[in-house]
Amino acid sequence: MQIFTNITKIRTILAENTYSSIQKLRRFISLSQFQKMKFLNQTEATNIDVELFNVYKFSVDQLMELAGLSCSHAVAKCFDVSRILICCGPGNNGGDGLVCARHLSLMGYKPYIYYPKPTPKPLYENLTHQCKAMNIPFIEKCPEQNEVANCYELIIDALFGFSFQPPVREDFVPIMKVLQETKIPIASVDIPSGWHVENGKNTDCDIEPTLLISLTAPKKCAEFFKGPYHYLGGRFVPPSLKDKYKLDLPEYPGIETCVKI
Ligand SMILES: NC(=O)C1=CN([C@@H]2O[C@H](COP(=O)(O)OP(=O)(O)OC[C@H]3O[C@@H](n4cnc5c(N)ncnc54)[C@H](O)[C@@H]3O)[C@@H](O)[C@H]2O)[C@H](O)CC1
Ligand SMILES: [K+]
Repeated sequence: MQIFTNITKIRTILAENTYSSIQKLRRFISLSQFQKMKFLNQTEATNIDVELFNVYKFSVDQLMELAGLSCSHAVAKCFDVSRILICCGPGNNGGDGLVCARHLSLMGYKPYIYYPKPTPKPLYENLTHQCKAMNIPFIEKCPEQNEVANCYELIIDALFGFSFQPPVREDFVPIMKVLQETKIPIASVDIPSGWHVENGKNTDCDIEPTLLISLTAPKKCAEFFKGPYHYLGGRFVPPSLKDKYKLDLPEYPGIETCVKI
């Protein structure tokens, strides 16, 4: 039945035969895919994460490398920019940001990292060391709004992912304010930082990313994402895990590390 409804809708759009009808059609097709895709709540996202580590025996480093690499590829597909400010938080979302910075640098971009609360654990220390050894600059102070506007063309938001619990704590309020008020585009890793993982925007934190890269599978908050580019990354989900959680994910084309949703 759904398929007939969809065909009728597509016919109606095609009958308009204008440039905007083509845009409408593209949006409709991507929305149809959207409707059957599963959006994870916070518990499901955590359970999948735990299963990847405990049952499938992946290490964090492995998954983070693939997650960060896919983010760098999605950014390269969506933006024609050079100077990129990468804001990294204290958890694994921040780790994805550090990996992403390294790959962007290898791809010829100019990443700058703001990492206000470096986590004293070997995983993060090594990622930081790798970035420093590649001469990627670390910004010490939270940048002012005019500095952001003058110095960068894109912000990568790798502050918080699916373990975020609102409200934003004191230490991160200044950088969250920069993200909220900036006029330059934002690419968010996994979750737009500050958003509730399931309910989306909250009144304190209403950043509006241009690109969202959902990792493993989109979380519930992605249903509220209104930006033009939504990608799926983290091409590491074993088919049996995909089946267990009924993840109706789009197919990654060929050898791509990310796919547009
Ligand atoms: N399986 C996967 O898909 C993988 C995802 N990855 C990425 O990991 C994050 C989730 O990482 P996690 O370490 O669990 O948590 P977060 O990075 O989201 O944040 C935890 C960090 O933030 C602090 N924090 C929490 N709430 C607040 C707050 N209100 N204010 C300030 N600070 C806060 C908390 O104390 C922790 O320090 C996922 O989203 C993906 O991006 C992996 O890279 C690979 C596998
Ligand atoms: K984020």
